[in-house]
Amino acid sequence: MLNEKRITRIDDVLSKKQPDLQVMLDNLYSSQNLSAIIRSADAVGVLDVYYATKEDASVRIHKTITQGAHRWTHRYRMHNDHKVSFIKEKKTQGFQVVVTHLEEQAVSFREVDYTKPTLLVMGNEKEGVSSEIVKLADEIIIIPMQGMVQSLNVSVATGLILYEAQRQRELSGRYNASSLTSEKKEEIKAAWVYRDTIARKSKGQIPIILEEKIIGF
Ligand SMILES: C[S@@+](CC[C@H](N)C(=O)[O-])C[C@H]1O[C@@H](n2cnc3c(N)ncnc32)[C@H](O)[C@@H]1O
Repeated sequence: MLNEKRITRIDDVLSKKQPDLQVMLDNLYSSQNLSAIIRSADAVGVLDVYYATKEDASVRIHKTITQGAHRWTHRYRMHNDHKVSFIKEKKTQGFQVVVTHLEEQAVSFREVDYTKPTLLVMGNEKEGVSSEIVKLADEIIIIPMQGMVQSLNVSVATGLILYEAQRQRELSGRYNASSLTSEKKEEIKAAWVYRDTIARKSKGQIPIILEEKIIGF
């Protein structure tokens, strides 16, 4: 069993989770970037991280990069054929789809209202975000760049945007009251306590892939 301090910590973390701030990584191929993004996501209270890879392949997690954050966020690997319907579904659920795309018409990332339910979409090093997803964007954003290089590493860019979202949400008091329903919170807590207990007994040797859910395969 976990001690009371650990359980209180899980309760606190769940109270601050922002289920309506979600991240999707399109065309992902770097396991290091996925791991770094998961760590930043956990830091601002993101619960759900979705990703699709070019070859529909699984991407490994680096525990040395996540420092355990992969255990306190939910990770979903999505088939490429499912991407467009996934985005449309999020829109139907009331999410604004905020897509990073390095184009002239893009607005600065600070101009978006992230207190609204938001799906933030990030791309990869070569292709960025797929054009079929850019077409579905409610907002196209860019982080202003003043140097010789045109773009940031995707995990750095994700961290900057998520911290703008965190700033806005903190100002509007979104971390003061739990956004998860009490049923959902209890459900996640039970799963996390169970998994944490097993992880401690097995000295963290739970296969990381089991912690990932699959969509559309
Ligand atoms: C290296 S960039 C992609 C460059 C790609 N050639 C393009 O034109 O989209 C990788 C990803 O990091 C994010 N990114 C990097 N720099 C960014 C910036 N200045 N503004 C917004 N997103 C950025 C975006 O998600 C982007 O798809």
